[in-house]
Amino acid sequence: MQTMKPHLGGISQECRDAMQTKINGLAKPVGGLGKLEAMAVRIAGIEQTTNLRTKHRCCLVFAADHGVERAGVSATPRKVTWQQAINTLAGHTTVAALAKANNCDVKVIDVGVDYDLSGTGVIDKKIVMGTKNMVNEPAMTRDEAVQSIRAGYNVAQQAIAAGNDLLLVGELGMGNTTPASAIISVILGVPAEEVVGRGSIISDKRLAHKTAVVNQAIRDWQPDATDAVDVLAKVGGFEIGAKVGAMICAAENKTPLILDGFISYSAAVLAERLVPGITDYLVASHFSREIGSQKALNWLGLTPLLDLNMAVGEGSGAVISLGLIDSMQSILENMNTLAELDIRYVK
Ligand SMILES: O=C(O)c1ccc[n+]([C@@H]2O[C@H](COP(=O)([O-])O)[C@@H](O)[C@H]2O)c1
Ligand SMILES: Cc1cc2nc[nH]c2cc1C
Repeated sequence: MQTMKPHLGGISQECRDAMQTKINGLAKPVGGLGKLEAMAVRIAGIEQTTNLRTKHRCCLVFAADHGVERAGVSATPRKVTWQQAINTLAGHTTVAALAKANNCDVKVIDVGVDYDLSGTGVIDKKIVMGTKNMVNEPAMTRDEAVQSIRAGYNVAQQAIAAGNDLLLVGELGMGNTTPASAIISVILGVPAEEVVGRGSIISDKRLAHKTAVVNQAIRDWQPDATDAVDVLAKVGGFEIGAKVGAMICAAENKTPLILDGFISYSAAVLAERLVPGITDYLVASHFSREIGSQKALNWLGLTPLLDLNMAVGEGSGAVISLGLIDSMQSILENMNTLAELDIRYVK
């Protein structure tokens, strides 16, 4: 990453139009494939071709711990972050199981896990052993925030250099729906009450406490909504910063990046603030169950392919959407055209 303000070449409107024409010419009712058509058009615009490249794909699972988890905002113990990092590489987590079913490579990257993962196969980009507790102090320094973005950028660059056509982003980070909600609250300028949800399932009492924690951190550290790095540093997380970096690298390389759930939305919101227009290079896979999801997606202008009422994270929803991408690829490669069958519509 040369600069935090990369110049993106832009989406090809010509390829978008050509893809829509190609789809309209297939032997099926015009527009009949609905969101699948919109997805293929989107990827064509990003990749600048009507021969979509989708075969080689890699899910980057960024893992980090959160100081704010110590404030009692999550139902899940912190150790799950490192345990599931290892279990993902062993093939036994949600994302790992789904990746097997969907022919997707998975990498786990430690950008701030509170555990020594050396020798486990997890890629070591550790910044520190987790963020600070935003109840007491900003989550990280500005320098650490930049480091996390650079780490994600560098890992994405390697994945693209290795020949991947599509990048997917997931995360492991117990407590991370708290920083994700805080980021979305600050950048969108909406009250915390509208975007703080139940994460990995918490009681009404804990939800009220979590909302108060987000409100307090925003009040105390005054993140500057016009400065994505400031927001990331004060109320963010390392895996969220790493996702931002991966998004920048993917966009620079005209590689579609498939978002997962709520934590991905928060990273996309930061990326859009940092690099206006970058959302054009992102594909929304599924609609997360977190209550702030609709607001974040509206702000980004994204419509997810799927709504499965999921809230796992890890990249799980992104990987499931590969089945739809493969389905569309098969349609494009195998179907007859209206011209071949000499079919003419009479409206
Ligand atoms: O992807 C989502 O939309 C999503 C929604 C709720 C929870 N999660 C996952 O659950 C963990 C965070 O939940 P919590 O309650 O600890 O903030 C973290 O590891 C996420 O990957 C993920
Ligand atoms: C086991 C477990 C795995 C997870 N992965 C993402 N969040 C999680 C929460 C739990 C509890």
